[in-house]
Amino acid sequence: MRQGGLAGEIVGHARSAETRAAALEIGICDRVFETAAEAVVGADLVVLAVPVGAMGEIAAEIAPHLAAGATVTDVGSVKQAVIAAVQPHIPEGVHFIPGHPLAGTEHSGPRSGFATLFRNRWWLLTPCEGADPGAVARLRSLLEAMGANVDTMDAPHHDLVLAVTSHTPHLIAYTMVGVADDLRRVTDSEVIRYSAAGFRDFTRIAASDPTMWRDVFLTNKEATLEILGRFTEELFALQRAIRLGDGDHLHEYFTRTRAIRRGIIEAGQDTAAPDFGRSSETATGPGPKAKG
Ligand SMILES: NC(=O)c1ccc[n+]([C@@H]2O[C@H](COP(=O)([O-])OP(=O)(O)OC[C@H]3O[C@@H](n4cnc5c(N)ncnc54)[C@H](O)[C@@H]3O)[C@@H](O)[C@H]2O)c1
Ligand SMILES: O=C(O)C(=O)C[C@]1(C(=O)O)C=C[C@@H](O)C=C1
Repeated sequence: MRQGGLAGEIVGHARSAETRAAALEIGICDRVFETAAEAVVGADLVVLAVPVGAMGEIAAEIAPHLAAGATVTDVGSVKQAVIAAVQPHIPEGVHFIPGHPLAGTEHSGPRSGFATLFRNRWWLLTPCEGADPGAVARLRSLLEAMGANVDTMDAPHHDLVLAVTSHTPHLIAYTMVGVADDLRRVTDSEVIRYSAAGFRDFTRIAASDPTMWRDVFLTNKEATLEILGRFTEELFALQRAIRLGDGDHLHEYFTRTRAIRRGIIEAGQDTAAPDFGRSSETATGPGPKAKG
């Protein structure tokens, strides 16, 4: 937003003085406040960027201070739980449009952000029934001006899709790295030092913020358990094939998964942005002047 000159003024809040100072020092905020309540005064757009489990608390704190006509959005990785926690606090005349950028790294804090983070990445919006189309279009324009591809879908669908594409894979990475670490202790071998590229990618993912991911699994419980159940069944089938020496089963399975990857590349979709096969409305209207 800063680089594109998309906001008149960007105002921030963080709990620690160190984080607030960093935001000012690197120039992503014009002003910072000790409380979220002070930070939202007079803002056209408020962006909630805390762990999913903290969204309700922040919404309750800022609610009495929101300007009439303001838009509140969030960047939480889970949508149904955020809506349930935030929506009840949103005053009449303020627009709440939940969102989720499918972009990030294993790093946290203001110094981990970079201007191209959202370029050519999906940013999913899950507007609630009755959401103001003008407010949705304004937010969409802003996100597109930041380089994101915007799509809309309902929150339950979002949570199921993300359980497949992001949440369960993170849990698998956490588990695999944990297993390797246990093994290292047991055998005193060099599992980590000699790890191959695939495993190194797992260790990057497994270095992600523990609070953020604790909240993701606690709040997207049903979808994650559903996908984990299916995953476990497939894993048992492969485990059985290995035990029985059933090479045909293994070969067929790996052929199928390779075709999926090749199909993605041929369709030109080898970006971090999965195509959910959903159409979306056209962007209209000017982007809002943002604070938040
Ligand atoms: N990191 C990613 O890859 C990524 C990608 C997309 C969406 N998200 C979502 O974005 C949100 C923020 O994640 P991030 O990666 O920017 O994390 P971050 O750690 O960089 O920022 C989160 C901030 O929230 C603060 N915070 C934590 N608990 C709080 C509380 N109870 N009250 C007030 N402030 C609190 C932290 O101190 C920190 O300053 C999360 O909901 C996450 O699910 C993250
Ligand atoms: O590359 C990474 O570090 C990420 O995992 C980013 C990633 C994901 O793609 O799963 C993680 C969580 C989010 O909600 C969105 C993006």
